[in-house]
Amino acid sequence: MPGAELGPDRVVVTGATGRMGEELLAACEERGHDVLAVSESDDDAISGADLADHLEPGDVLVDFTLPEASLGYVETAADAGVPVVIGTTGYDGAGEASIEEAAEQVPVLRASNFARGIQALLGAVREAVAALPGYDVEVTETHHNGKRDAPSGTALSILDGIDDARGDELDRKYGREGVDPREDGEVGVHVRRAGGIKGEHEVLLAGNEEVLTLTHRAESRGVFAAGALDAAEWLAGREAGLYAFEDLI
Ligand SMILES: NC(=O)C1=CN([C@@H]2O[C@H](COP(=O)(O)OP(=O)(O)OC[C@H]3O[C@@H](n4cnc5c(N)ncnc54)[C@H](O)[C@@H]3O)[C@@H](O)[C@H]2O)C=CC1
Ligand SMILES: O=C(O)C1=N[C@H](C(=O)O)C[C@H](O)C1
Repeated sequence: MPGAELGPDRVVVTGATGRMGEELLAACEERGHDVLAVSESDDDAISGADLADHLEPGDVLVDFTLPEASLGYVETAADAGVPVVIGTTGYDGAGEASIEEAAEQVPVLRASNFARGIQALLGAVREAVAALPGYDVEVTETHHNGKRDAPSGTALSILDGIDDARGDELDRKYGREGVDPREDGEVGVHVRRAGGIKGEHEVLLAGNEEVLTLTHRAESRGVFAAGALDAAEWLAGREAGLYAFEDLI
């Protein structure tokens, strides 16, 4: 756990009754962190409306909610001088701008995916794309049937990395139907929602009579919670600014 000795006095968990909120609470208990749970659906937690009255120096807020809730929590934390770890995905442009504004006040660390394996995948994809110019690229993400946003934040991070490695922007083609052959400059983006799948991401590169497939599969949400808490422990005490998960791994 990088920075554990400098870690927060308390972890503020928003969306505490959510899939990730519950994982974060369990991980905080395992690591011995004091916790403040924030939820609108748990009488044992505080409501977001009361958050400003409860934040204290030494807190770090960890947010895995939904954009419409997240931005309020982030603003409240920033106004209170509390660092923020953001795992929530699915923001629009205005939401992205709000996060950047908060990072002018406090340290903000944001990642679409806190699994360390995804950070390795992102690096491998960049290397593969650079090594295989002209190969067709397809990105597929698969998640549980309750996921609202599509494509996943992780898939968007992968796509941004592909563009960066190529030095140009591919046209993101979300599925195909009817007479619809592949055109130059496209990257296929495919989204699947089924069962309780925790998160799978596949990048396929095809050309020159060969296919390279790079895949990551999260087998538990605990992997995301562990990475987010590593980030919270690392972020405590840092200067204001916008940080990324790769800054600490
Ligand atoms: N960065 C990462 O490593 C990961 C990111 N995520 C992202 O985290 C977010 C949450 O995912 P899940 O925990 O599966 O969702 P969830 O639906 O299980 O939990 C969302 C939580 O937010 C709360 N919430 C939603 N709208 C609210 C509102 N308007 N006001 C107050 N609270 C509100 C809900 O009560 C719930 O506790 C999603 O954006 C997902 O993509 C999920 C897993 C890993
Ligand atoms: O909603 C989820 O579950 C996940 N969302 C994140 C994303 O949108 O990339 C990360 C992870 O894949 C799980």
